[in-house]
Amino acid sequence: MSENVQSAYREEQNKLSSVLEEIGTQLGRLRAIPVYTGHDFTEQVLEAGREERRQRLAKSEPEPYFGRMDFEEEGKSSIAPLYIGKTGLDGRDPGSLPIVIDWRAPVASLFYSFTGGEDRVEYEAPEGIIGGEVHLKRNIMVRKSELERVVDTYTRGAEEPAVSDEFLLYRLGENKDNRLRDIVSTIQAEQDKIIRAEKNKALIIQGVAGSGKTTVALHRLAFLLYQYQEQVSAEKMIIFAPNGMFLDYISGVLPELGVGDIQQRTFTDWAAKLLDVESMLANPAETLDFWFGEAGGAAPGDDAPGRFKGSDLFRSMLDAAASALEVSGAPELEFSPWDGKVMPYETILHWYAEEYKHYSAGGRKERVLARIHRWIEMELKPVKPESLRKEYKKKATLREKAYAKKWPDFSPLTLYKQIFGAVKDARGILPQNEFAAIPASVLKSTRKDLKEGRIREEDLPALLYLHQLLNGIEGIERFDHIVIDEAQDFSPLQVSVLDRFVRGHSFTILGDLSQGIHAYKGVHAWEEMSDLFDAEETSYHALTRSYRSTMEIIGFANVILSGGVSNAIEAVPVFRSGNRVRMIDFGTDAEREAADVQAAAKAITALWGREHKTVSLLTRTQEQASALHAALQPEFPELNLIDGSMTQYEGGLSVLPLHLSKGLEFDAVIIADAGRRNYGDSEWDAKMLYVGCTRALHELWVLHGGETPSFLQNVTDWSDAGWPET
Ligand SMILES: Nc1ncnc2c1ncn2[C@@H]1O[C@H](COP(=O)(O)OP(=O)(O)OP(=O)(O)O)[C@@H](O)[C@H]1O
Repeated sequence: MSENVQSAYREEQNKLSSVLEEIGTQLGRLRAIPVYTGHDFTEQVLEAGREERRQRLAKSEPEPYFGRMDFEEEGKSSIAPLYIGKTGLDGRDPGSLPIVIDWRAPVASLFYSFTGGEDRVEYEAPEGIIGGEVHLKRNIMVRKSELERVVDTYTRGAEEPAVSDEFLLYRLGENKDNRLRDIVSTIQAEQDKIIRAEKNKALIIQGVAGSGKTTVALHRLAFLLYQYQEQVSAEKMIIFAPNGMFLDYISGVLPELGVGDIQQRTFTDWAAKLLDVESMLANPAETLDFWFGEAGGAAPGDDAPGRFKGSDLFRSMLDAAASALEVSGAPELEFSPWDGKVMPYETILHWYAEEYKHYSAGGRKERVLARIHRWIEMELKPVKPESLRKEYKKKATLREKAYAKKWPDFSPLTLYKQIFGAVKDARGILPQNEFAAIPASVLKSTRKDLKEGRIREEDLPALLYLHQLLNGIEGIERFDHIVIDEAQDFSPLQVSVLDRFVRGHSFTILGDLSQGIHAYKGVHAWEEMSDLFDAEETSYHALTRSYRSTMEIIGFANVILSGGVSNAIEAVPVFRSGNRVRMIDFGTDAEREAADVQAAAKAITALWGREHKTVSLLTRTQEQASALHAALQPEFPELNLIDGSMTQYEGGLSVLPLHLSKGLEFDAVIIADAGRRNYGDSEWDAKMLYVGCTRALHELWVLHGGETPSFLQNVTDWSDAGWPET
């Protein structure tokens, strides 16, 4: 250890002792106050505040901060050492400077955005832009209240260059368990920009595999809650993610950041519940089996049901259908509650089309019928004698009911069924010519589904859209912010539906087009989404650096992209080197099925149980995963089989179809068979293998029976062929 390093270490040791002492004192004081359990409201609020501080202090004790930045603010003569932690620690006296600054505070942005140099720097504070000079940037690792590492990444005037990535590489080199983690100590400048971006915009983030999209989105939520605490609340934020297992995998990050109560759902769950159609929903696995069940199937086109039903063209058809229904809403009838008393059609139409025109069609119907009801009651009042009034009332009740039935029900499902011809448009009001462009196959399969009382995931956005058009969303609480993860699998219609449910277009939409393996329903270009917003309502960010995998793995994955996917953005790896990728041909003989299992077993033996905590075997289909699981389990009883219905991710050793691995990561990945029986040369096949390969942090082994698709034939810069020598 050099003298400088030693003295820095000593200095930080002393600082840590004093901070820990302060935490101990503050905690001791708070714990000495008896917990209030009475009914006085003010006392209850005070107690809640104390409890929150107790928890915060206890949480920060093992790791009170992770960084220090010495900043000389313009106009001030002193240099302030600012300590930055996951939570702030206030000084004991009111008005004193914070001892530790929350990572989300404006000044902490300097810690992330500063990458060296003697130039003036600035950050945006509520009181305006604040400028100054950085004198020191230091990473400090404290674990279990012990100082473990001190690394200076910048010292003003120092001759030696900074070692800016050392800390990051140290973190990236660690093995992963079954949970995504927070990255507060190593957030990179380009990620910080996204985290701190303004709230009322639809942020669209294209990030290569492993660029930290999911992680960044979760940190952004924590930031928004801190920065806009008066305007947003956690319960009114929602994360949409692809499946329950993925939600489980990411569920640890927010509590680590001190954030709770944010809703985490799949779009399907959320929409089906809102529409109350859960019981009609077909098992989503049917769709997955259809697209992924057949190995090497053809890539989907724009007439795939999901693509079509999420398109702008379909949206215009829905608009036309809803507006035809709305226009013809009031039945062309006068209403007569009893003989001799009439409410003319023209009056009813005037109410419906003019007076209530600002309400949705469903809302107007409700109001018109309520008004008619009130009118009947008024007209009944002067009727004498009593027996005649009773007779009129009875008649009026029956006629009122019959009249209400003449109105359309404005149910999105009924209209949807009419569009697809699954029920008759009895009044003949729908513009049938508008629907001529529905692809024949979509028309046929959807009509059959609807006739049999079944809807699919891909129908939900359209049904929700119709619901909004016909009934509005008054009374449904709007979100303060929506995160859409794996957004390349969302359709434009889904996003425009969600836009009505959020205040100020406040979205974080993140994804990677190169991982668009659900291309049968997702977008093919981000413009499909950004075009939904006015230019000033949206902003686009690209993340190209990949933090997950070693250079060798990223190099290998980039070959797949450049050979197999047009216009793909290649990932830039961080400088973390590991083993070369292994390409292992297990032959194409008649015993191939057996060889496949043997090869997988050999690869697992080589990788599992060593330093790796998570190892996964990725297959093309669910069926293959089940078959391999059955064959391998006697030898590896700890092997987990993962399927789409799971809501928990266990980690460890697993076998799963490649499409379910999306969003997850593993220390080591074994592609079970990348041979031609599973993958052709199509872009879709390349994307699938790209997703699979980029799940690996440290080791990637690609098994294949015989020849591979063409985009895997040029990988020798990054891989070795055959089994490693033992
Ligand atoms: N700044 C960082 N410091 C440390 N680790 C990071 C950083 N950014 C990302 N990572 C790590 O990189 C990995 C990938 O992150 P994440 O899963 O959020 O990426 P992603 O872009 O959503 O990936 P994908 O699209 O491939 O699923 C995680 O292990 C995460 O902890």
